[in-house]
Amino acid sequence: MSSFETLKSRNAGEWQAYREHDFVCRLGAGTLPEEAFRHYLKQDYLFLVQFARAWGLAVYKSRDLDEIRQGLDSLKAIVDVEIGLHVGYCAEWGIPENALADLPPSPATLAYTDYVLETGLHGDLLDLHVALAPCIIGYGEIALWLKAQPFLKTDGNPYTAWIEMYASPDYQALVQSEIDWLDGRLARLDDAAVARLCAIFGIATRLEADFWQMGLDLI
Ligand SMILES: Cc1ncc(CO)c(N)n1
Repeated sequence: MSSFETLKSRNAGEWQAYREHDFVCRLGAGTLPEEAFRHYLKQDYLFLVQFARAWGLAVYKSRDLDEIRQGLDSLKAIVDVEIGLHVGYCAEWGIPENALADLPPSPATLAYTDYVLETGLHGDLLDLHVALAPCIIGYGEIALWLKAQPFLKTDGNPYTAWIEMYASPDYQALVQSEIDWLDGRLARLDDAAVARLCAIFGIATRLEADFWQMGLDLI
C-alpha cells in the first residue's frame, strides 16, 4: 500500500539533497550570509503569493464541499496569517513592504511556482497536493532535522526564529494533516498512478532544492 513515505523513499536522493542543502545547514549553523537570507526572504514573499493562488486552484479543483473547505482554510491561513507574518518578518530584516510588491521573480522562483500551478491546472487535486507536498511537509521536516543536528547553533543564531516557526506545534500539526490526507489518497491507487505521482514529487523536490540554491547564488 502506498503512502506519503512511498513518494519520499522513491525520491530519496532528491529528498536528502533538499533537506540537507548547504543553505539549510548554514541556517542551522548560523553561518549563512545575511544577504543570502534577505534574498531568500524576498523571493519567498513572491512564492507565498503564488502559493495562495495554488490553494485557490485547489478550491476550484475540489469535487465536494469538504474539499472546498479544506482548500479555503489553507487559502485563508496563507492570506490572513502567513503572508502577514512574512511581511512583518521581512521588516525585521530591514526589507520594507513596498520593496516586496514589485520585486522581479528569480528564475528559480518562477520555475517552482509555474511548475506547481501548471501541475494543478492540468491534473487533479491530488496532483496539485503532491506538487505542494515538498513545500508544506518539507519545511516541517527540515526544521525538526536541523534541531537534531550537532552543528545547530542556538545561542545568537539570527535564524533561530525561522527554524522555530517551522518546528512549532502549529506548523507541525499542518504537516501531519497534509501527510494524513496524502496517505488516505495514495492508499487507493494502483502502481502506475503512484509512479506518476512519484515523478511529480521528485520534480517539485528538485525545484525546492533549486530555491535554496538561489539564496546562495543571489540571483
Ligand atoms: C519555497 C518555500 N517552500 C515552502 C515554504 C513553506 O511554506 C515556503 N515558505 N517557501
